Amino acid sequence: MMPNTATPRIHLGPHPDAALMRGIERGGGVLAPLDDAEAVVWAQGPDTFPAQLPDSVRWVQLPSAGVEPWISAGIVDTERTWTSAAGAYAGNVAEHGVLLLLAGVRALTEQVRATSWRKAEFDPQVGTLRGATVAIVGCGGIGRAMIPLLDAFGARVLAVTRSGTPVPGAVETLPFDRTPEIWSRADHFVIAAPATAATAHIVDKDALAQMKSTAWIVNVARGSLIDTAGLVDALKSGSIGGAALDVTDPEPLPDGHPLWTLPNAIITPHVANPATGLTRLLADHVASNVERFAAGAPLMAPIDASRGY
Ligand SMILES: NC(=O)c1ccc[n+]([C@@H]2O[C@H](COP(=O)([O-])OP(=O)(O)OC[C@H]3O[C@@H](n4cnc5c(N)ncnc54)[C@H](O)[C@@H]3O)[C@@H](O)[C@H]2O)c1
Repeated sequence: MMPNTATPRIHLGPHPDAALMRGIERGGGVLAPLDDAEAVVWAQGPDTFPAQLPDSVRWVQLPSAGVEPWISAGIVDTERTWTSAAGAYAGNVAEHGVLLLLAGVRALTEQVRATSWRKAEFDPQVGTLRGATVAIVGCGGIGRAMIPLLDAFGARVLAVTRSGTPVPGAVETLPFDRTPEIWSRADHFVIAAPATAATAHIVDKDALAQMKSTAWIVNVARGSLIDTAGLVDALKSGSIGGAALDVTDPEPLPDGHPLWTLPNAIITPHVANPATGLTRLLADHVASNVERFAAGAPLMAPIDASRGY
């Protein structure tokens, strides 16, 4: 990236936010109106985004890690650099992902709902992560943050990334086109890849059919990565152990949907990265990127609309 002014002029929209203002200042930037801005930090979804940006805007920072609505709305152009918040919320989401996996593997859901002492029934259902192989599909910021947590429980990580470049701490890293190999190899699965054309229904009926009958699937990415109808069938038949989903398709998951009542399904309503504290995490990401922008250095989490994230 070309060197920019030492004190970049940043438009923060659509509303002022104290944490983000401090993040911009920490990165060495100053707040500016849109028509005088070199960069935009946007803190809301695409619906309220300005229809036109002035030519002076050379970089836009979006607030979410998943940017598929921005790409499908045609907002991400090739005139300027766009960055997402990929990685910014990784610690939070990783913590939630491990919680969901443990809750599934240790058969927590039914036990905490029980209103009588059903030890003989529950005891044989309790599994362990110790010695298990957990495949992380899309082992980026979230997946990498999960590796030391899973390691602490004695689990091994089999990573899948787009390129297959080895992920530190994973026993093996496979490129995207070798994903089919993992379904029969791993004991459990964490889905943490972006929602793109390449990842839509990456967990389909075929994948589900190859999984072990004790396998749990955790989805902390986006609902579109799993074929929901196929998953419901697999959960009903017991061909897999269960699914713990922070994201669903459709989302919000409608009242009365089978996933709400299946005993081997756990649903959390997209809270892996809760609103509380979100702007503080985004502000750290913004501060680093403003500093990099001022120095003309490569920005973190650049979006490539052609690859879909
Ligand atoms: N549940 C939540 O609250 C929440 C919060 C943050 C992010 N997310 C979702 O999680 C996704 C990942 O977030 P992140 O911060 O880890 O992003 P990231 O960009 O750091 O990581 C994405 C990873 O996916 C891999 N990948 C890309 N295409 C792939 C493919 N076709 N097959 C396999 N792997 C592929 C990349 O190589 C990378 O390792 C986001 O896109 C977002 O949709 C959800």
